[in-house]
Amino acid sequence: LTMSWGYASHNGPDKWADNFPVANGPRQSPIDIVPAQAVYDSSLKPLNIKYDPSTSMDILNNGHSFQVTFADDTDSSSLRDGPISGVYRLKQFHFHWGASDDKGSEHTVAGAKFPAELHLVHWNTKYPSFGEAASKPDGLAVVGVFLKPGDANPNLQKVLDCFDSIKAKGKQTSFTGFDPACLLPASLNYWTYDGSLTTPPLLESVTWIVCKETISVSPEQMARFRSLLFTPEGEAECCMVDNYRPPQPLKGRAVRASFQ
Ligand SMILES: NS(=O)(=O)c1ccc(C(=O)NCc2cccc(O)c2)cc1
Ligand SMILES: [Zn+2]
Repeated sequence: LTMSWGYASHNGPDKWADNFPVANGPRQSPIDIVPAQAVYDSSLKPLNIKYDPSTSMDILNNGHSFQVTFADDTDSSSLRDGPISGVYRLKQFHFHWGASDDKGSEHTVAGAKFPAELHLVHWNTKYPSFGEAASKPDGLAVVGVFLKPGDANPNLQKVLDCFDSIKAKGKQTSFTGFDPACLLPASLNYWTYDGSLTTPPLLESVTWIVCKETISVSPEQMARFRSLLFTPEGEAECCMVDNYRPPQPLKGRAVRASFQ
């Protein structure tokens, strides 16, 4: 059986290059974003995000994170403008988080870590499918949002409320009528750079769009994230925490800012 990648010492980020040599490639993600070194680019457009709640379908524990999956057979939930050209359709969103509030995000900001990070994953409709787009340098666009400890987030709570049905790896339940735009911060100022998937297969196909503004999460809500399991029913329970890849070398890439 080929090794299944994970986040433990025996199969975690330091071991991924064994089976996925692109792990040491020129445009890997995440990175440490250093605001003072980001270049303001006045040609960057505002993000144009239009999501249709009727496209949300289900929520799944895939053993690495949990994800909410969207119907992507039409453009009704899509991303335009910003640093990208054309139309990118929303496929899914998921999170990465830590065992404690001092870690959990994938991107960092001048070395600062957040307790969690949201990823909204979109694929370029110039390609026939997500799978096709995922192998192209302009195939994917992921919007990242940092979660900052504070007041409970009522929009996030709708997602956390169904965790009892997806506690173990492989569990899935329907999740309809959810508008992920409610998880976005008020300001859509962003940093952008060319990167990769942050989990195997680590494909270098992602235009990263990381929001400067955070959304809030309460300590009780963070505890709910940490109640999920990496393991399937019937196996010794292993809490789903620290499912983040640390920052990777910038290797000369420019990070642009949509704001001054
Ligand atoms: N953390 S991330 O947003 O960079 C991320 C987003 C999506 C995926 C993903 O979809 N992985 C499965 C996959 C990858 C390539 C082709 C496929 O058909 C499926 C992985 C990481
Ligand atoms: Zn992610």
